[in-house]
Amino acid sequence: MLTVSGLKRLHISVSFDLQDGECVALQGPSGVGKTVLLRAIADLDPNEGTVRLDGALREQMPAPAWRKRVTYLATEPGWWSETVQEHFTAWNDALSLVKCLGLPEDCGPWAVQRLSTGERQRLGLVRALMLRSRVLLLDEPTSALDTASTAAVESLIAARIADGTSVVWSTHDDAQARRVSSRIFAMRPGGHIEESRP
Ligand SMILES: Nc1ncnc2c1ncn2[C@@H]1O[C@H](COP(=O)(O)OP(=O)(O)OP(=O)(O)O)[C@@H](O)[C@H]1O
Repeated sequence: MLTVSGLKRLHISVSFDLQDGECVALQGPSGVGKTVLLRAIADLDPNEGTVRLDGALREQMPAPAWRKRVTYLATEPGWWSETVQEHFTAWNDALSLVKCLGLPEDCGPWAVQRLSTGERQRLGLVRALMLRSRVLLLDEPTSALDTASTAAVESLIAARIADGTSVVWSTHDDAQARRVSSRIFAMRPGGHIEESRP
């Protein structure tokens, strides 16, 4: 279980628990602070408060180890090498996910530069899924995708949730929030969240 207690970053002040195998949708107007919150949970920016995974404080482990367990996926994931496959430690192991998301199997040697926005978004998700994280913090993971690709992403994440992965899924799509989550966190301009059922 992920326990977030008194997490503060900029104007954000949030507490919640996330059970294993639970998906919460994070909603709220543009600029309200959804990305700020997700990045703070992953400890990517300075923040205050207590965050635990199964009771273990995140301070008890090195930041990279925490981020491997509690993984933030940006809307537009970053790339640092020339080709797609250079971003994977085991590209061949990623191929089933690549196919699942409707990407061509031979895209490994492709230059990242030639990828479309939606291809980059799906490959960024494959990278995150390869980590087998306990918690996925997904920041509008289907914002650049068509209906079929969105459905593929939702079904892949649903399988991970069924396997016990916990997810916070930021989305502007109300219908998607209702489809994927068992609770909805609406972020308010004051930086707190109000919980409801989909
Ligand atoms: N390092 C920072 N210093 C000061 N303000 C920041 C910083 N990072 C983000 N902000 C501000 O915090 C606010 C919330 O930004 P955030 O990216 O979390 O919004 P969001 O809810 O994810 O929006 P969107 O739906 O458009 O992605 C914005 O006004 C942004 O400018």
